[in-house]
Amino acid sequence: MNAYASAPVDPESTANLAERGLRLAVLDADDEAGLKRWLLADARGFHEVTPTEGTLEVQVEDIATDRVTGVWDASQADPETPVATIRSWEMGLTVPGGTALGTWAISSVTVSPTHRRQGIARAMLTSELRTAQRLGLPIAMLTVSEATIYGRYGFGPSARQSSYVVDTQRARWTGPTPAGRVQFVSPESLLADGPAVFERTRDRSPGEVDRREIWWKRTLGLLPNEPDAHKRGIRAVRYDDADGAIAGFALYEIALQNVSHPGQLKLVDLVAATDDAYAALWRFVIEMDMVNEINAGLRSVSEPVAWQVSDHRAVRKTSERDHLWLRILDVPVALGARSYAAPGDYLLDVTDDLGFAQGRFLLTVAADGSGQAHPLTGTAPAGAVEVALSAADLASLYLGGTSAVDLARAGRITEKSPDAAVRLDTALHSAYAPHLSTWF
Ligand SMILES: CC(=O)SCCNC(=O)CCNC(=O)[C@H](O)C(C)(C)COP(=O)(O)OP(=O)(O)OC[C@H]1O[C@@H](n2cnc3c(N)ncnc32)[C@H](O)[C@@H]1OP(=O)(O)O
Repeated sequence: MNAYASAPVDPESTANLAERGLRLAVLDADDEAGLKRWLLADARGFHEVTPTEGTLEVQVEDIATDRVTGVWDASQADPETPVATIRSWEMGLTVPGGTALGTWAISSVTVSPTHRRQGIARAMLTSELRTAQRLGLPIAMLTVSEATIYGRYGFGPSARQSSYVVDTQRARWTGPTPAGRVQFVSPESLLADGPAVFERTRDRSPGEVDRREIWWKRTLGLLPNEPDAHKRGIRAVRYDDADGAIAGFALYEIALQNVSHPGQLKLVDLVAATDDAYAALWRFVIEMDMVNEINAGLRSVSEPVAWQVSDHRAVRKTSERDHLWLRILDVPVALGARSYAAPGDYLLDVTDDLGFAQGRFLLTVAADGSGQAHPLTGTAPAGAVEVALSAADLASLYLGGTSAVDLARAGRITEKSPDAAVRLDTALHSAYAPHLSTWF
């Protein structure tokens, strides 16, 4: 049994669900039949097509190292299939300053349509938060289907995602001319080379999380029983810098209209460890013949490419929305893990309906940008910046991409010292916009 799965099942939610004849349990990694039924329930919960046996086998292998939890109703015609699913594991989250902080990732939250709105999701989510706390993890995180579900559990939107359309007819390249070269490579080669390049981008990407092996295989079209790279028309290129070292890669698919040009290029992924690689790869796709439009999703809210073309309007942000939601469970550890942009004392009076982050915390930021936080029982030091806020809003501010001034103006943060929100923004600001390039 893996380390997460062997952590005890939360007694509070177990008792709560048992009162209604429901059983909360964690599946054993060796229970292949149980995991397959769990996966079928998960797919049904998300209204996905029923996975084939081959797909189930791949998925069982993927989730076997996770904590796979379900809720069973023995009174059902099919008592072996769970009526609710949830899955969790520890994953590195990059925080401002570049540390990859061990964080509790939660996914696959489904409740069968036959059992919805009876508090099952609440029981599962609160059990996950307590489990994460017991495992000593300071933050829980998820990517969400709807923005209405998780605020009540103290999660706040912390990194946003944007989609862009680039009009390549107007976007003449005016950015730097990189000294290295772009070349085609096989998707298989990126399975070997891509992860190390991605890791090199992490210190400039607060909000990024580890990419799982199955993510690479699926994105590269290398999973059995799913459309492969050739059927999907995936093209993979990599950028080698002037010294011949790989510094970035891009994946794209081109759809020609009426089997003729102009076509659309869907940018599936573009990962650049250096500004040089970023320029080279964007230039490569922008200058593609027979393409008049690039569609790029899951990108940062702030993309330098808009400053690398002759017509600023040729790079159009078509959407921006919440993507990564965080839930702070241990305020001192979470605040101590990231770096800050302004020294000083910051008193955060946090309210938390579920109790995890409740309290008054003093964050002291040193001249080098490192921070230390601890619960404060006495009075705040003279000159401290003081605010009162909810645990969810603290989570939204945590990665430095949400404006404390906006939250204060929205009536969500109470300023208890002069210009508190402006001063808090200055300290929390991240020079690199928080960004998560994947779903999990
Ligand atoms: C990280 C992820 O996996 S994101 C994916 C979330 N899952 C999905 O979208 C799949 C389809 N939906 C579902 O399976 C279910 O409807 C769930 C999981 C979203 C909710 O499950 P339920 O057991 O019905 O939720 P539960 O009864 O515990 O409700 C808890 C609260 O959330 C609210 N709520 C539940 N679903 C929604 C929703 N879709 N939108 C808004 N509020 C919701 C309830 O009204 C309730 O509010 P309250 O605390 O103020 O009373």
